[in-house]
Amino acid sequence: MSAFLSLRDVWVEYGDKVVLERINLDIAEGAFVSVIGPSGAGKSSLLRLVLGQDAPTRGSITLDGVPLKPECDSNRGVVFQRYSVFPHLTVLDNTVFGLECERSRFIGRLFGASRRAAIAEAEEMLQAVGLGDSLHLYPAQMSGGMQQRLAIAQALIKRPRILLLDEPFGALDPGIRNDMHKLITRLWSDYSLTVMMVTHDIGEAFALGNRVLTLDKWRHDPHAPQRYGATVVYDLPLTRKGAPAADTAPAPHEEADREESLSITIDIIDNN
Ligand SMILES: Nc1ncnc2c1ncn2[C@@H]1O[C@H](COP(=O)(O)OP(=O)(O)OP(=O)(O)O)[C@@H](O)[C@H]1O
Repeated sequence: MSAFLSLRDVWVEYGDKVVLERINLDIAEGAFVSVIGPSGAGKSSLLRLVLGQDAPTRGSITLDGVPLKPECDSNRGVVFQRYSVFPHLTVLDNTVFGLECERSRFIGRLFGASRRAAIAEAEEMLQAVGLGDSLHLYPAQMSGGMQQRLAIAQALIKRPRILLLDEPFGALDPGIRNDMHKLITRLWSDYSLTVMMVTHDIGEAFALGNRVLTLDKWRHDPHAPQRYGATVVYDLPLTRKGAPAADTAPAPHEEADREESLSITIDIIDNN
């Protein structure tokens, strides 16, 4: 069976600077993949490739066996660390707007029965993210956690198959982060999503993901630091009670036992 999302010998280069090299990944549908690694390793660059915001310099990316177009589409939704909501629109209008743009590409507005259907869908989604009582608030009237719930609703309203999260909870207080972890875990299951999440928080990576990828450089040239890029140095499938193991591509260090891999991963993060 071919992988849902597949990256083959993918490289990202800016001029003579190699950011990512030799990325080979097969991601199963329904996986929750956490991506960790030192600052500047190229985690967001990897996410941008899957989003279609950037194209690889070399290599290929396929979704369901079909080459991924280097443009954003409704297969992929994204939530960034900074709130990406429109300040002049209410919670409900922020969410309906995504559907209007998708369903009425030229004027960006829906009318009559189509608009009523879009509003009903948005209300259901806002209920699902815990904003059912806040439909008429503006973003400035909401906490950071509420704004991030809204950003998640905006991403999910278009029913993406892949949800991309770039440090989505990095700006939130620990208590709120906990609530958001529960929310995203529930949505992952309820909406049968495939999730890729970049995080600096190793605890979050292991708590939420059923597969954890570490990006880092294998090789360094002290005289030309730009010469080598980062790649997947560890690829750890995780199992949880009641959850199936993630379906992973062969890890570069399959022979290393899981505990050793884990402690090395933690060292990489600690050293940066
Ligand atoms: N448009 C660009 N032009 C040149 N270099 C770029 C560009 N975009 C990213 N880079 C470089 O690519 C490298 C990887 O950046 P990226 O943001 O993907 O890393 P990251 O692992 O997500 O970092 P952080 O954890 O700090 O957010 C960085 O050195 C960055 O300066």
